[in-house]
Amino acid sequence: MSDHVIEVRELTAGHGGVETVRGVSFTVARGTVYALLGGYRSGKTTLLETVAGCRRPMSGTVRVMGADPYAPSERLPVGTVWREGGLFPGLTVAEVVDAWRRWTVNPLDRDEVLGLVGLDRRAGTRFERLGPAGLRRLDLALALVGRAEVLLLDEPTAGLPATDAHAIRGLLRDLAGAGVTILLATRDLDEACAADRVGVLEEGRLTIGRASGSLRAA
Ligand SMILES: Nc1ncnc2c1ncn2[C@@H]1O[C@H](COP(=O)(O)OP(=O)(O)OP(=O)(O)O)[C@@H](O)[C@H]1O
Repeated sequence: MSDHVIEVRELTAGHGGVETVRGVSFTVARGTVYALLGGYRSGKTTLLETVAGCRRPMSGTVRVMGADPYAPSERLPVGTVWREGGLFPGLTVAEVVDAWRRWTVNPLDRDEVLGLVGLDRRAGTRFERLGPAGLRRLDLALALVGRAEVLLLDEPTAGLPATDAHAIRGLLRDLAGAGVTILLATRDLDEACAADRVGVLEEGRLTIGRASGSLRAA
């Protein structure tokens, strides 16, 4: 397998035959954070959904760990966090993680996953009592339960106060340092600048950060 955990080549994707991502190419190396920076309706979510295997490419190819995510020959160790999560009401943080673990093949230990996201001391807290940053950490915990080696994150710090956003970005850096490959979509320049590489999406086209000459964070 190449060191590029995610490889997107000349990808065109969309909805009901309408192209909203057009001829996009980029790669993401193991243990790095790649930010797709784009404005409102630039195609970020469509692109993430296609990399996640939720959407079939209209043309071009997507490979995640060498496999086609739309028709993988085996389950890929990929965790995703979309903007709207969904959890069972009334459960503690530990119970939410345990519920997820029951539906996951070979899950991480509860304590291990809570430690990874910095929620180890909130295990007994009802998840509704977590603040926005705590909920984001819980989303990430659930994405990691299945031993994810790749994380796909749609606007991971959207709506968070600056200090919480900073903490979540630090957590993403730690996860990348531990070898997790992260592709995130964002409208936030600061978030993009915290990534190792940035691709700028405009009207579905990657205008900066093509596979051969991506930006590096300052
Ligand atoms: N389910 C859908 N059906 C039809 N068109 C869609 C659907 N989802 C998105 N689109 C269209 O695809 C285009 C790109 O939307 P997308 O959600 O991928 O962009 P985005 O950059 O994530 O936007 P935002 O930041 O506003 O969420 C938009 O024109 C949008 O209207």
